[in-house]
Amino acid sequence: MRVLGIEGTAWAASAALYDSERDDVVIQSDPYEPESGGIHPREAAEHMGEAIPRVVAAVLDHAETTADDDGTGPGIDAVAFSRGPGLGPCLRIVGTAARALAGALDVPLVGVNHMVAHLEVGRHRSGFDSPVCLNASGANAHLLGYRDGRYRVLGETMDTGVGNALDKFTRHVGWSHPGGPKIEAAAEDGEYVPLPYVVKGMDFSFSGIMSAAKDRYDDGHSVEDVCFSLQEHTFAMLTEVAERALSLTGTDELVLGGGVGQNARLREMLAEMCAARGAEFYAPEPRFLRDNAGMIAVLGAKMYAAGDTLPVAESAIDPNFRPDQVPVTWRDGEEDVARSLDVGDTVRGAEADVTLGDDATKARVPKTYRHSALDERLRTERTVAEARLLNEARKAGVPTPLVRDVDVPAATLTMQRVGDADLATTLTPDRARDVGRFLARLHDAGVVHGDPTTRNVRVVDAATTEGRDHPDTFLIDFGLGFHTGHVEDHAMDLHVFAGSVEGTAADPERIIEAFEAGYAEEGDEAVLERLAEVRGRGRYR
Ligand SMILES: C[C@@H](O)[C@H](NC(=O)OP(=O)(O)OC[C@H]1O[C@@H](n2cnc3c(N)ncnc32)[C@H](O)[C@@H]1O)C(=O)O
Ligand SMILES: Nc1ncnc2c1ncn2[C@@H]1O[C@H](COP(=O)(O)OP(=O)(O)OP(=O)(O)O)[C@@H](O)[C@H]1O
Ligand SMILES: [Fe+2]
Repeated sequence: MRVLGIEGTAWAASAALYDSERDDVVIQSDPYEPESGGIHPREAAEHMGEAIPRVVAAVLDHAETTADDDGTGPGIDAVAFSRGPGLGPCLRIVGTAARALAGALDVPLVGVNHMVAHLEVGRHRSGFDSPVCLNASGANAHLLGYRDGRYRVLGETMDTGVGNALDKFTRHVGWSHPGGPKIEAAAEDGEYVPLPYVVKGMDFSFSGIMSAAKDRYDDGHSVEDVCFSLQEHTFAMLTEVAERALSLTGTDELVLGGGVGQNARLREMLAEMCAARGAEFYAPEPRFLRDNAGMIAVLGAKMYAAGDTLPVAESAIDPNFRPDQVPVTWRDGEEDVARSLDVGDTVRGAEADVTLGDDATKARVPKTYRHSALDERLRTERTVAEARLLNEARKAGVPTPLVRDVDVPAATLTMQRVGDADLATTLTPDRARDVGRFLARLHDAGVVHGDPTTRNVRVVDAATTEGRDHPDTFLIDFGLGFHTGHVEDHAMDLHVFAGSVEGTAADPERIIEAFEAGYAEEGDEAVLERLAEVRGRGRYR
């Protein structure tokens, strides 16, 4: 099968031919390079208007010279194009070109989600079955995992994409677009300066760190130092959430997608994290990481083979096309991301090793992928916060393990062992309701948990609870918790829990409904309203 792909969501006017029999991908790209500032949508669209016909013509030429010699033309079975997400004016040009070409060749049209293509090209080239995917691109940053016919967004940026965040800093210092590669080069000569670090469950935010970076530069820190530190912080955040996603889903395969994936330091951190937890890591070669039509053609071929084509009348573009809107027709009937939860006396979380005896001893082991100063800061801060907030939560009426001992220099906490299993393995609406009620109490006391996933709730086996009035649901792992009265922060806690349910549970709607009902019993209605808003925001942009 041979599929011609067209890409042009923002800066890369690109066409490609994917030949599935030979597993060969030929890509022709023509980048838009703004003379000053960032990407201007109108200029970018003008570029697409000129460059798309050129790259398509070049790929058609190639197709003709490599077609079977039976005189039937270029031997193309389908035309695939990026439907979104991306800049509307650019997408419209790509859509028009794709429709015209499919008509001229008299072949079906395939509408591809650009972010799913960033994922699928990695899955295709790695041969992995069901990896978690980290998309680190310009306008996006998120983690995807397959469950029940969709790619679920396990975590994502709460503001800008990672590349756009980096590009904003380089604009501030007067460098031309794109800034990512320049940051990578300058970082070679830089040293560590502390910056904010914001991870909430598997979501994360770049806005605070970017304004701090600009301030450091304006205050006289060398640009090399700020570039170095920007990489160390933003990439450690991405690596940490990727590790959380592997831990939550029980997956041992990670693939990388997106233009920022070309950065060697990011790849190094991800590879080191995966090696330390016995997971496999795959990053496609750079031509498949940055925006390119090769990935569109590769996914287009899978979709075409599954009969997933578009009538022209339904082929409108979608600038806000989210990856979880796509029915994954080409993996029909496949298993969800593998889940092999730990059993035994030592449990490996995403952050810590927990030894279970009469007590539970939680050691935040150093993470060698991150800069040692950052690593020490995070392990210390989180150990101290966890010990303090476990006690505060208990006082607020939330069942938590009793803290027996804290060793801050060793980042180790000894606490009561609670529950028989993680909620993730025994998720019921009743238990989700308990979690809702407990989070409401916690918030009422001015504390957020910070990472209330189904792996951070312990439950007592139903058989042992009958006739007892002890609590049978406990919250653990308060390391990302903090004090706050902000409705937005409280809503984020609920969002993290709902996200962890959606990423892993078979019947998420029923569970989330019970969870929200539990919260409504004891909590502030305004927080639930904000949750609906946060979820409606979808991608935060
Ligand atoms: C929707 C679509 O248009 C968008 N595409 C996109 O953002 O282009 P992409 O090629 O995936 O990524 C471009 C970004 O990747 C960054 N980048 C490129 N090389 C880099 C490097 N060596 N280090 C860090 N960032 C790099 C650039 O600075 C730029 O922000 C997306 O995927 O979000
Ligand atoms: N007090 C406890 N009693 C019983 N089991 C516990 C206790 N604390 C932790 N565990 C077990 O250890 C696992 C990891 O603990 P915890 O979540 O605190 O570590 P973590 O590394 O921060 O994990 P993650 O970041 O993946 O949520 C828990 O999911 C749970 O199974
Ligand atoms: Fe992209």
